[in-house]
Amino acid sequence: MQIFYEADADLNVLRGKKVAVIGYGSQGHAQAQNLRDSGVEVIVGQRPGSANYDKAVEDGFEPVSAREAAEEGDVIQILTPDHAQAALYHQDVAPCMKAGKTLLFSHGFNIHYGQILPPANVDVVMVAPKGPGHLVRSEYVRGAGVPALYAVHQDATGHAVQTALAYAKGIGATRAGVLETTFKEETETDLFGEQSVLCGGVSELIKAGFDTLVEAGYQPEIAFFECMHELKLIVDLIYRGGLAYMRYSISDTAEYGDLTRGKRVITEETRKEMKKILGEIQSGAFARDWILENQAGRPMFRATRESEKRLLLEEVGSRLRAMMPFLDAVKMI
Ligand SMILES: NC(=O)C1=CN([C@@H]2O[C@H](COP(=O)(O)OP(=O)(O)OC[C@H]3O[C@@H](n4cnc5c(N)ncnc54)[C@H](OP(=O)(O)O)[C@@H]3O)[C@@H](O)[C@H]2O)C=CC1
Ligand SMILES: CC[C@](O)(C(C)=O)C(=O)O
Repeated sequence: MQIFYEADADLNVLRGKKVAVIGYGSQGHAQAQNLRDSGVEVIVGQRPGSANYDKAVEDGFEPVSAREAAEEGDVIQILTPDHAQAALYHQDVAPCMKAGKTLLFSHGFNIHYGQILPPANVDVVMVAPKGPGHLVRSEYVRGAGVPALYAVHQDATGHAVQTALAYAKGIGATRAGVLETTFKEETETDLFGEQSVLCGGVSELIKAGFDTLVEAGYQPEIAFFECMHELKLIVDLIYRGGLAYMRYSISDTAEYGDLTRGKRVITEETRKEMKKILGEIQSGAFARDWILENQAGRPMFRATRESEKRLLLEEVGSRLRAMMPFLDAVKMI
């Protein structure tokens, strides 16, 4: 597997071209600013009347409509949420798709599941940072980067790979390393990771641990520190040196508990369920579920999102975090 770094990508590929970044949310604000700081000409497409519009203005952009950005952009990066991309593409981007332009994504969902079908005379590529947008920006600012994957779905110009790598360099990803993938592989693995491990799996693991301790009569604050707060510190060790470094740093007692009890938490049943979840992603069943949920106005998504905000775990967590002023305060706009 080849890993592409700074020397493998040439920002000159984007010289004289305009990159339209449509959507100024988590990835949009990060990618647009990193590209601009890398010397790339950027135009931001962001609808007015929202905090993201105000932020784009605060950051020194003059946001225009998605249609205007798509008209002006030689490279058009769609960074609105996945469920909203197809409608936005059909209404504002498709009419501006001229031969030789590049259509870019940071996740393959809409191409892989056939919600967007670009014309054959444009390049269709993906540069997908393997990290949240706010880190894509903060890592870039501190001189580092978040690794990324790139993929080519269509190469009409013969230069699609060079464009993708130049874009990856512009957002700082080649500082950390860029790997080649396909739209299919990125989409399926990304959905699987966020559902089974990174977001779904971890959230449920934290809640199950917290509830077990609280239901047994322990103080919620102690349960919070044990099952949520310390998780970050443990993951930091894993991030830096793998499971081995985490096990090197923890006590032998903790390591023995890890090696002998962990498999009772993540059982064969859990592994079977993970395979089922992967199957639903591969068959398109999850994509259909998510698309229909959006078409219905997101009833389940909204209700569950609200009930999760009211969890005791979250209430205790926000109180305890407020007592640690050295933690960076987060602003959720
Ligand atoms: N979040 C992440 O860290 C990662 C995201 N990705 C991918 O990046 C892409 C963008 O995701 P993310 O940054 O999370 O998105 P966000 O939800 O953070 O971005 C929302 C942006 O899109 C705009 N928007 C929302 N709905 C519409 C609409 N119907 N029409 C026009 N504009 C709209 C919002 O404007 P307004 O403020 O007006 O609502 C806002 O600017 C997705 O493909 C995602 O899978 C990939 C890797 C990581
Ligand atoms: C883990 C969630 C993610 O896949 C990501 C930050 O990479 C996302 O789509 O937000």
